[in-house]
Amino acid sequence: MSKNVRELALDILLQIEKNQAYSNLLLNKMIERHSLKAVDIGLLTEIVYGTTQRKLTIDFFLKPFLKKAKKIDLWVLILLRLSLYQIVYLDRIPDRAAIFEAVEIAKKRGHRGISGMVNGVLRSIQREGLPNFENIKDPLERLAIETSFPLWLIEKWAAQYGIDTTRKICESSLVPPHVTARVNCNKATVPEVLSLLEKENVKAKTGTLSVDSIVIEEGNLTKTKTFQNGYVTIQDESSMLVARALEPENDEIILDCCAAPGGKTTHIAERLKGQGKVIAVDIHPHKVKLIEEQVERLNLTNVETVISDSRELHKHFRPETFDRILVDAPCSGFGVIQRKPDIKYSKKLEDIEKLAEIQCTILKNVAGLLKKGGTLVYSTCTIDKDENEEVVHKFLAENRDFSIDPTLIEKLPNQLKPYCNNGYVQILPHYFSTDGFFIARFRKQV
Ligand SMILES: C[S@@+](CC[C@H](N)C(=O)[O-])C[C@H]1O[C@@H](n2cnc3c(N)ncnc32)[C@H](O)[C@@H]1O
Repeated sequence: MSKNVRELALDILLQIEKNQAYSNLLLNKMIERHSLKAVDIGLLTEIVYGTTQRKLTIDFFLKPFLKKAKKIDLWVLILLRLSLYQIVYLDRIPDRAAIFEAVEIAKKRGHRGISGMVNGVLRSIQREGLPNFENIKDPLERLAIETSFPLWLIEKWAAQYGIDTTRKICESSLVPPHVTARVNCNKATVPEVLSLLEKENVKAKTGTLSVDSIVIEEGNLTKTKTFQNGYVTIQDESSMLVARALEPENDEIILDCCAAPGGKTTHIAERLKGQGKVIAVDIHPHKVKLIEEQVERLNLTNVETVISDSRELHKHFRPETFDRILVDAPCSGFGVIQRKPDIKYSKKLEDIEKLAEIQCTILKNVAGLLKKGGTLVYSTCTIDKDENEEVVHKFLAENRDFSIDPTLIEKLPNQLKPYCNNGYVQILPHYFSTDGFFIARFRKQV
């Protein structure tokens, strides 16, 4: 029996809740399997992302109306969440349509009692209105509920950035993200790519932060010949700044330690204009394949892939082999919550501690592979200081032959100057509506 958009949304949200996969991967799989129409893809994406983004807020709204209900099944709770999401946040869907669909799904999946309960809860909310955030007295707790972030994370960021900035970080993650892409400037200019895309019915404009970036306004980029023929690569604007910070030149040999799926590897290789070599390492074989696919699509000849734990690379390469090294480390990903909302619920404090340890070990173990006078760049797509500034301080304290490189500021766009702190920069997602990113540049003593 074929399923409608809301039933598919329920299936996906159920799998996310059971920690079976990330929302973006599940969504893509489901869209392909059910060959949905564009309008249904839009609605499915909106319901899955929106319900996930607002989960804790919606649970706060539901709580008083579920007091009388006995223990409810997880699928029923999720059905209520996604229906309430439509009622509260999607203006174009009439409340009665959202309630009708919810009741129909409840009938189909459960029994009369359940559909009656779903109907009763949603209609009571409609009648009585939503609970008020003002009733939550503690400001951090209120912020956590209003923006749907776990309290421990709000408390951690409030201690690191203050409550006002924390609010901006959290609120910016609730806005739907846009797709951005990097133009392969060896093949065409940004205006040329914009006009190629226009001919393929994709509307795009130039980006605001990175000179070689475009922002997609309408259409599916990956289906175009322009994409398939290697003129563009999907990448966030802040992520594009990392290759600039590394500044690869001429025939240099570059090590990219945590390279999959290859966004920065391919950017570095493009900037080398076919010269030199990028050794792209990743620990997961299936992810190394993703780098190879991108290298092939972009027709790059100066990339070599290696499957390895980067903490072990000092056993495989001679000391002082590389001119430049990039450590784009595994991290909590709190800078990309806008794209991967489930991260904010699945990552725990212990994960941050473990990740910081891995980040420090990778940096320490690859440091010896850099030539004297060489450049090391450390980057993450997170905003937590324990994985960023703290890792930088620890690395510098333990590696006296390295210093932070204040020239980083010259490599980056002018808009970033206020945020550059003597060799490193923390981009928060609300500054430029990009992913949150951290970039530090080090120089090894001659
Ligand atoms: C932030 S992602 C890298 C993104 C990539 N640089 C890009 O621009 O497309 C981190 C990567 O590190 C890899 N990784 C995790 N632990 C690793 C380790 N110990 N050694 C090498 N790679 C590792 C993960 O598989 C993941 O692909």
